[in-house]
Amino acid sequence: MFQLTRSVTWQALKRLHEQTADDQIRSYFTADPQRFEKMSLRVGGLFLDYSKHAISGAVLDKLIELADHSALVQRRAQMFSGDIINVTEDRPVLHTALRNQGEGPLMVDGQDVMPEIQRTREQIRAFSEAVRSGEWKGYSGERIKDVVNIGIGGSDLGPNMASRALLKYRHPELNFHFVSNVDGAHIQKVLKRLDPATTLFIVSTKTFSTQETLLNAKTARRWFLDNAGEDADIGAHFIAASTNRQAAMEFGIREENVFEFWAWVGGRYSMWSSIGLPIALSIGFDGFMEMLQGAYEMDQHFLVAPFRENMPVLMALIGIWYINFVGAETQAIVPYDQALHQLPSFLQQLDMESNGKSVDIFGHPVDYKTGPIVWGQTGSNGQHAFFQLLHQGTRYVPIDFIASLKPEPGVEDHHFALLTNMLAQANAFMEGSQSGSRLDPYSCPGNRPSSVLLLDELTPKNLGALIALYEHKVFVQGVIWNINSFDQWGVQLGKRIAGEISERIDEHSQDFDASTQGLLALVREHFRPDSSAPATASKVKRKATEKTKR
Ligand SMILES: O=P(O)(O)OC[C@H]1O[C@](O)(CO)[C@@H](O)[C@@H]1O
Repeated sequence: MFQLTRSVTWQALKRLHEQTADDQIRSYFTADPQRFEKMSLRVGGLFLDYSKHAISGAVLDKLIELADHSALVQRRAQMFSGDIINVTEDRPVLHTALRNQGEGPLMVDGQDVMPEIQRTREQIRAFSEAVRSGEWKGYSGERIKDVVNIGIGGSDLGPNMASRALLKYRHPELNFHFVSNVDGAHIQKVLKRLDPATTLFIVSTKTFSTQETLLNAKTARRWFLDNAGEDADIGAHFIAASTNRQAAMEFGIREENVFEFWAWVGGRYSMWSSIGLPIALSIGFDGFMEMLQGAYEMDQHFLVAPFRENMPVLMALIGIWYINFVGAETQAIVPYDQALHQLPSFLQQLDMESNGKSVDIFGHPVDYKTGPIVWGQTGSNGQHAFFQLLHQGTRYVPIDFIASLKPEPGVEDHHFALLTNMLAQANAFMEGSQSGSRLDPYSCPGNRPSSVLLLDELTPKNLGALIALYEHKVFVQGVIWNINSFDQWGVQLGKRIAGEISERIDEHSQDFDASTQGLLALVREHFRPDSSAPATASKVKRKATEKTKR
């Protein structure tokens, strides 16, 4: 059986790490004045500089060889053609079909899926235009002013991140809100500011069974009925994006207002589907299609570019070098763009839920590290928070800097400062401070790696390309590690146990560990035994007093 870590290429990479561990990144530039030109590339409106990495020419050659010897060509073709590559869930993985602009058919289970995709796109177009034009009316005849997306994980992070990133394209008379947390404070805070007569709720949930989303949706419906309309009016104010049409209709959503998508769209890959409705409502259907077009162009690049000139493949290989050979545990994402402030959270789910796996596709434990801890926040804020540790701490953290070049009118000076700060940081991480000895507390060692990813402008199209780039990066890493990037059994476990615990709130169950039972007993004191409804304030207070007395 093939064992990745025993392969000749893997072993050669290990040796190369030993040989180059003391190299200074800056010395690679001295040795090769063309390094920047050689280690940078453009795809559409995206430019990647990956020259400031601890990667010599020989290391890059071997990393490319690692990709060549992997199943990447085959698995990439399988993904795009709808083969079942999500083996544990027995599904194809076809988010690329959602942005497909090609003419040909795409067969899944002997059926061309493109006509249904086109139909749903058309439904999104008609609906978004009706809401944006004011033709869609609430129960009292007024137009919609506020849109609340209720969803969590992939049913929140993608549309949330993209709507915020593209805020400058937003319809001037529509406001967007995203409710995800099961903490009632989240929805209460949003509802407090809204008028039910002019609010539209999108219940975004692939399964229509996620506890957080259902609870928030029920609270929203109760609020709507308490403050405004009747049952018959729900249809004008609640729509759904879901694969579970039946459950959505049982909730009270009109059949024609259930925006379909399919089991072969993974939650964290779903912003291209009807889960992207808030984006279409915000920036318009044409803008939504531009985003799909950008992603499609990145798909085409990923499909045809040789590995050495393939942006997602290169980013994946760079990550593999740090994770598997240098020993980095984390990957920082630092957008120097306030509009991209949700990008680190989005990429966190995309990467960690996809590649947070420790068995291969055959269920055998792997003997190498897989997905990194992905984290980050916007620059320049991060400079005044965690950059100190990155400069002088004991951890080794590769960084992706991301920015868009085109300044916003009226704040050009801010944009110039933003970009120069980013370039200064990338330079400082590599160069360090030259003065002083290694023991000098003032000196920064440098030799810390980073990529710089520049968007010509933060447009829907470039955002689409950026997200597709990271999706494919994660995919390539998953293929090389031979793991299934498309299931999430750990998350399912948490969902199941949450259900079990809440069902047994009134039982003195011995089924849980002693710590969970002890904590559950404390929780139980605040809830009526016959339901999960909270105890009255006085009862809670009395219990608390009794407890203090004991
Ligand atoms: O869209 P649903 O079915 O409500 O699930 C929400 C999220 O939960 C997960 O299953 C786990 O976080 C995600 O993959 C998904 O995006």
